[in-house]
Amino acid sequence: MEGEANREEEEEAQAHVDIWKYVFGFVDMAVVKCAIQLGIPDALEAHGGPAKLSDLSSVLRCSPSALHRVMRFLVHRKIFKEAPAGYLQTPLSRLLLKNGEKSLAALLLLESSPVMLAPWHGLSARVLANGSPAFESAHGEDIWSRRVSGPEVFDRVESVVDVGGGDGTALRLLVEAFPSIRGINFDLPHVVSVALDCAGVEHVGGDMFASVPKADAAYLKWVLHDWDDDECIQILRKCREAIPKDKGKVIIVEAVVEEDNKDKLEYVRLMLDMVMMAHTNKGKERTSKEWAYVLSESGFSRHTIKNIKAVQSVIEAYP
Ligand SMILES: C[S@@+](CC[C@H](N)C(=O)[O-])C[C@H]1O[C@@H](n2cnc3c(N)ncnc32)[C@H](O)[C@@H]1O
Repeated sequence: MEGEANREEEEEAQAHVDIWKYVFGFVDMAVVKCAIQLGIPDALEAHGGPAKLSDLSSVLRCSPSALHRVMRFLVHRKIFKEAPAGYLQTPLSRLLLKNGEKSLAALLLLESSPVMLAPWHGLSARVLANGSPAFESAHGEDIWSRRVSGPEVFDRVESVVDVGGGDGTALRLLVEAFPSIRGINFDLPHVVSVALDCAGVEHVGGDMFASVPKADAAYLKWVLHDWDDDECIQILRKCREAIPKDKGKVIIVEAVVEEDNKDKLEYVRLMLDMVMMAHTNKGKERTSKEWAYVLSESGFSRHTIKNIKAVQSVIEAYP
């Protein structure tokens, strides 16, 4: 009995601490955004070793006392480290470099922009029966009108169409790694019209619901989660029509959520699912069962799901 009472007391005390995470949950994102905008990770990288507050504030042209408070917060959150000789980078802050290879700085700046934050205020309205899409309610149009790997996956593939490839960055990296592959970056006309030229990559504008350019493999990263099952099936059928029956495949890079997944990244996948609810009309993250449903309804005979120890898995589907 006494043990039970103690546990309840501890839970009560913990609740009084935890609740603040929700009251000020946005602060982590806002301060990390501030660090990226000021270029703190980049300045530390350029400095090469521990940097004193005075060095950092003069390079970044910041008020030393304000920068000290920002750094105190970010050191506490383990974004940076502090040693007697000065501030240091961590693996986390390297992911915030403006031009780092694996940097998530651009994604963080996008997700923390006023355009992307506004729909979150309409999340509860979206959940109501007949609720209205949060992004459209906030902006009067959907996100697309607005639109501001494992190497073995590409074995024996001579051409790849990146469906919803955006500015073509993924294909550029793929073609640089595998110069024998011909890349077709396929996206809405107004998106490809501003994509940068790149040797080995042809930009094609169009609508993936109408048709997809022909290639050995169709690649879709972070595209299908924007759409509901019927829409996914329409897109996937167009992809199946675009690839050869004998050796073609569709490569999907997306999260696979599972109810009982203890993996540390499951929290990120579930957050992404909430992002889909706020930013798209009917998008969602899918379980392996839901992926199996949309793929078989699209006419694929079989598929595999590869866990690549990342937020996303690689799904390969065969005609
Ligand atoms: C979340 S982005 C993914 C971009 C890229 N694959 C990546 O991983 O960074 C989804 C892309 O789908 C494109 N898209 C939306 N509707 C489309 C359509 N009907 N036809 C072709 N592309 C479309 C958008 O313009 C956007 O570039």
